[in-house]
Amino acid sequence: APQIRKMLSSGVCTSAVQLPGKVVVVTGANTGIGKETAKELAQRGARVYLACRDVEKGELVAKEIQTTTGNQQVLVRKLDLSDTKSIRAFAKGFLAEEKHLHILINNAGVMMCPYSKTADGFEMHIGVNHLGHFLLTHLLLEKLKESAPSRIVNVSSLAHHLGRIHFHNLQGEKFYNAGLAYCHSKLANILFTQELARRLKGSGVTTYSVHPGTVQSELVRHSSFMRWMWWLFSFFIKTPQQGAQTSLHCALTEGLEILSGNHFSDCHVTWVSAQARNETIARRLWDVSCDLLGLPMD
Ligand SMILES: NC(=O)C1=CN([C@@H]2O[C@H](COP(=O)(O)OP(=O)(O)OC[C@H]3O[C@@H](n4cnc5c(N)ncnc54)[C@H](OP(=O)(O)O)[C@@H]3O)[C@@H](O)[C@H]2O)C=CC1
Ligand SMILES: CC1=C(/C=C/C(C)=C/C=C/C(C)=C/C=O)C(C)(C)CCC1
Repeated sequence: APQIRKMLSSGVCTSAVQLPGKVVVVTGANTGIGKETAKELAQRGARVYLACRDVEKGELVAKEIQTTTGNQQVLVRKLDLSDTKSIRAFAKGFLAEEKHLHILINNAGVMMCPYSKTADGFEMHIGVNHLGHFLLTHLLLEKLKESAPSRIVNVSSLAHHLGRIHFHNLQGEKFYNAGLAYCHSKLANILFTQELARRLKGSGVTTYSVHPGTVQSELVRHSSFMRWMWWLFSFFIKTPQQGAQTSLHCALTEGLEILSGNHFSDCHVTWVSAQARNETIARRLWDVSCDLLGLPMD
């Protein structure tokens, strides 16, 4: 089993880049892939903000990272991506206390939750996974530009292959399937990354989307079938530390700027679905997202 797991979990971030003086935000950093990503960035000397909806869980993890890495600059701030007020409050606080932002890792995510809505009435998957991160990125973009060279990593999924952007049913009100809702939101992550890359050309800010692999984590919490699958095959799927490698590769590896907008898996550029390469859909999703969030369509 360890050999098979090793085979299935290829892709290791080999960058030796150190991060003293650099500032990083990781969303959903209190567990799973986000926690391991934050730990490695702290190990390399960055000041790391754990942006978590549960501050108590975040504080426990911050202590653990401080102890294991010896880096005391690991800070927890409240961020609930299912509430635009919380996102705005996080951004306001961050912009007031930090002069720079060098790396933003949009990692948090929900999968297969029963039909529910965010505080602002968005369907939960599209609301948290796409719109929440879309708003957060917009609010932090000037800071990222001022701190260039800087990077944005959007954690998407192989599951985007099953995704479609149904503009007439973006909030799942006409029909809803929890599995597909997740896939749609992960497709939105890739479309956002590509459109963002086009708009940021020449700014010194680059962006990448990532499939972390199939990873042992709490993501399957809403589906007993998925929990059972993950348990049954637990010897073969990636550990969270292995799952963090592609996010780390995109955040750290030197010379990656030329690949801005690309999708990565196992630390390599990988192909995406035809939908995910459609510039018209990407532009329309951008405009619709701005409209829903009350952002100017620039
Ligand atoms: N695990 C896998 O096999 C795969 C994972 N991914 C992606 O990787 C990313 C990380 O997932 P993973 O580590 O596996 O899953 P986990 O469930 O272990 O971690 C998800 C994180 O997101 C946070 N989160 C959920 N909802 C919100 C919210 N409303 N506001 C703020 N934070 C929130 C969770 O916080 P809390 O603990 O409070 O719930 C948690 O910290 C996700 O984007 C996922 O889609 C992609 C492909 C495969
Ligand atoms: C079929 C199969 C597997 C593959 C599961 C996959 C490919 C899951 C993908 C999940 C994603 C992409 C989730 C989040 O985004 C396992 C569990 C390895 C074990 C062997 C049987």
